[in-house]
Amino acid sequence: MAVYTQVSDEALAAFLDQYALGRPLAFKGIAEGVENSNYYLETSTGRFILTLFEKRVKAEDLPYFIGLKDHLAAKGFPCPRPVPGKDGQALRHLEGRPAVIITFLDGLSPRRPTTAQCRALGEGLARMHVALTDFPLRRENSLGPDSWPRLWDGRAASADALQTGLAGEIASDLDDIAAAGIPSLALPRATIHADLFPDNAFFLGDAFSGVIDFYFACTDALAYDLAVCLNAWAFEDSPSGNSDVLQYNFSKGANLIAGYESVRPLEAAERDALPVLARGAALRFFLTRLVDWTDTPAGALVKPKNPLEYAGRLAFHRKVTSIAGYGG
Ligand SMILES: Nc1ncnc2c1ncn2[C@@H]1O[C@H](COP(=O)(O)OP(=O)(O)OP(=O)(O)O)[C@@H](O)[C@H]1O
Ligand SMILES: N[C@@H](CCO)C(=O)O
Repeated sequence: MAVYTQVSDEALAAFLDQYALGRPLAFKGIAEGVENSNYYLETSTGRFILTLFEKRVKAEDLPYFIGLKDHLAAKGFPCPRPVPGKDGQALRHLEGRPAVIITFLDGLSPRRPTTAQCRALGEGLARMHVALTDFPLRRENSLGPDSWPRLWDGRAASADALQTGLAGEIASDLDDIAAAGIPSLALPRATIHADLFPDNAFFLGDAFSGVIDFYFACTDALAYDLAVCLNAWAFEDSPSGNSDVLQYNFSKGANLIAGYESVRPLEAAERDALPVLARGAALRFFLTRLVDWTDTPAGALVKPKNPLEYAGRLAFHRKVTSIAGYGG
């Protein structure tokens, strides 16, 4: 569970004294999530989330993440809003960690997204991109194509241990993707979420109600964000994560792309690049999962996610030659 840092009653009381949020009524650790410690906080003035940032989030990036949420919220895009203390500052420290209080967002994360939710997610993603086109801050994608060979270095044996012959396939993916030169493609680049999985999107029924968890957000190709979403929303895993039975749901993918294009039509270069971007996005999540899979000690609090789910997606992407293969 994702409560790495415990908050004592005294520390919480002293922390809340710095805000004008009224009396605390409830304070509970949240089990979901793997990166940071999150608590549900209810006070006499409303409901909030208290996040303590753990080791993978760099302190120098926090003003970027806070500014991004402020920018989106000011444009009316549904996302949590950072709550300032009495001194006007949203970013503070608690129990030795950087910490922030954000507003609570209503809605549920879909466990198995419907086709209608995929369409609504596509529209929401494009609305978010449009709202962020004039966001002035920049952040490099620390998990972009340049990082993938480094993540792979020394992991071939772990890949083959998961599935015989997988290491050779991943090495070919890396070569093909390097040859395509994603960073040099002439694609519109601005601020992207970069991790918009179903657990980071909220819905009320089939209506999109907002986005959380912007801690991988960065400046990169807008179409790469769509490629991440195709991977995360349009494939259907078997309960065991067995890549042999992974399916691309064409109808979900087609609706996701159509929803996106109903708000922001893709340029020709983005349509052409979608297969390599989707393959690259699958490789990124395969690699970070492989690193976590091999480096997480047995008995750790957090259960690492299965890299084979993304090996299955890579097998699909290798055969796709145009956006039509995704229903676009
Ligand atoms: N603003 C919010 N409103 C409502 N619930 C929230 C909010 N922020 C976070 N949560 C809840 O807390 C959980 C964990 O949050 P989050 O996904 O940000 O954690 P994380 O450890 O940083 O992320 P991850 O492991 O997904 O990278 C979410 O699944 C959600 O249930
Ligand atoms: N969304 C990532 C995990 C952390 O953001 C994954 O499923 O691998």
